[in-house]
Formats: sequence, C-alpha cells, structure tokens
Amino acid sequence: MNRHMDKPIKLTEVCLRDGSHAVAHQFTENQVRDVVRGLDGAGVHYIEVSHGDGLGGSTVQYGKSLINEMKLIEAAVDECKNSKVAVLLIPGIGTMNELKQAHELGAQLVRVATHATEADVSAQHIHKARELGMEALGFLMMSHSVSVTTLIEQAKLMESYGAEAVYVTDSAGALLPNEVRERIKALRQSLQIEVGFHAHNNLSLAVANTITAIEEGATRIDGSVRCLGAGAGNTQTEVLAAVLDRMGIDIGIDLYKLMDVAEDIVGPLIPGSQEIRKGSLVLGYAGVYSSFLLHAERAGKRFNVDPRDILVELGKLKAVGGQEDMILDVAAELAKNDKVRA
Ligand SMILES: C[C@H](O)CC(=O)C(=O)O
Ligand SMILES: [Mn+2]
Repeated sequence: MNRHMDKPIKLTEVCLRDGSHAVAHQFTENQVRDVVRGLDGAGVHYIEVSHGDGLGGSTVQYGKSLINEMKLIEAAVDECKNSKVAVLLIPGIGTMNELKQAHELGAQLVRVATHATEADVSAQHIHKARELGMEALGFLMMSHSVSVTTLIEQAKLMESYGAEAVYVTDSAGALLPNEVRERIKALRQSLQIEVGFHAHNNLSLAVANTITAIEEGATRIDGSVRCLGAGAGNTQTEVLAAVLDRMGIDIGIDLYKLMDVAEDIVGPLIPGSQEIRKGSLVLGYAGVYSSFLLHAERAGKRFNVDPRDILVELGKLKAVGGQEDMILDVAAELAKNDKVRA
C-alpha cells in the first residue's frame, strides 16, 4: 500500500455501463455474460452493469437499450462467482423502484450520481440503498467544472446522507493531473469516508490521473477494459493493472487474464475505435460531458454542422448530463447562423 492509503484499492470495471454509451446501449445478454465471466475470472472486484446513463436511462432522450438492463443485471449476477455487481443511478432518471429491482436481482452496490453542484438530490437514494443493505457511494459528475471548495461541500453532503465513498468524477476527461491531485487531497482531508476517482481519456490523461488519485489516497478506482466507455473511454483497466503492478501495488487482479478478456472478449464488441479522435479530444479540451459525443456527431450530420462546433458551444453553455436535448438546439442554432452568414 502506498503512503496515503489506509485501505486496499477496490476496482470497479465500467465497460458494461460507461461502455454502453459507446455501443449506443446495444449490449446483448450473451455479450454481458461473456464479459462478466471473464472479468470475474480475472478477479475484478465490482462490475457495473446498467444503461450508460444509469438505471432507467433507456429513453428516447438518452438512447433506448436493446435489452432491458434488469435482464442484463440478472445475467451478470448469475455469472459472478466472486465479483460483485454494481449499478449506477442518477436521481430522477432512475427511481427507487429501479433501485429495489436491481437489489432484488442481486446488485450489491449503487453509485448515486449527481452533477457536482447537486448532491442534495442524492439523499433519499443513498438512504434507501443503505436500508436495503447495499453499499452506497456518491459520484460527483463534471467535477472539473466546480471549485475545490464546492466539491468539498457537495461531497460532505453525500457523506452526511450515508455514502461510504465519494468519487471525483471527471465526466469530461478535462482534469489535468495537478487538478486531480488538489481535488483528491482536499476530499481526503475533509471526509471520513473513502474517496474514489473516475476518469475519461479524452486528453490521454486517464491512467496518469488515476495514478495521481491513488497517490493522494483514492481507494475506489474505475477502469474500462480496452477503454470501452463514453468519449475516448475511461482508464484502460488492463493498462492500469500493469502500471500498478510495476509500482508494487497489488490489487489482487490476474493481469494476463484481464489482458485476455480485453483482447478476446471486449475488443470484438467495440464498434469504432477508442483512440482519441477529434470529437473526443474536443470533449476534454472544452470540458463537455463525454456521453454527449455520439449525440453531437448525429446532430452534426442531421444539421450539417461540425460536431466540434456543437461541443465547443455546449462547453460554453456549461451543459450538464441530462441536458441532451440541448445538443439538437445548439446544432439547429449553428445551422441557422451558418445560413444567415452564407
Ligand atoms: C451517466 C454518466 O455517464 C456517468 C459517468 O460515467 C460520468 O459522468 O463520467
Ligand atoms: Mn464516465
């Protein structure tokens, strides 16, 4: 363990939840079963399964799932021998009903996600999860967009509701290593509970930022094999596992087995490529919610405008998760302005 760590690192694999954005929520039950079997065999601690926008996300606004997420959660639980199944819930998108259903199907942990200034809406879901006997963690999205002081205030609210950890969630992949360091350090100094970190790789900093977070004492860490996640994806789990191994930090995962899952099972599911391309780079550069990428690309085609212009505008407007409808408005407005100029 490193000098700041008082607990072992617990890894949550998010390729079946954050990665749901990258496959437009089209995972099949067999795909989920295969991935979970592989991850469980490699010793991954938690495997998150839900629609990309969390429980209840299958809507016209966020994208319809091919298969009902409850069926996928049930299948994942069925495949796990040691790993625990986690779910994500954004209050208002997911409700108590979905939380109870996921729990009855065997999900053992929920991450209650709110925008970084809206922690107060997580109270009842955190309480409910604890009452059900689930682990309940807070997830402060778009953490780059608020001051450290605000982040501390919001994290403390989640702690007061009973959260057992709070994550600095870099939804836009916009945080620089020094900004990760100051956020994790501040939360570690201000909270009694564990601190977590969730990265996106839009500026190619996900592994470096995750290591920085660990150095500052974060013990709840997210990764996605082959970077399968929104935008340029998350911290590539198998790469992180190799780096941690080189650093002498044992997280109890079989590196070769994890590499094989990445190569043989998850790789073939990836529709495009998770390399950093102009769209995902602009997400990190302009500080835009990573799951907006595919929506912006579609809107760009529909209105014949450059998706980068849409994303930059959304960054200026400080759009937050849940405001996906703004993407079409912005694209339509840009198209109108282009016509006026022409
Ligand atoms: C619902 C989002 O996709 C949650 C997340 O993974 C993030 O904000 O990043
Ligand atoms: Mn994410």
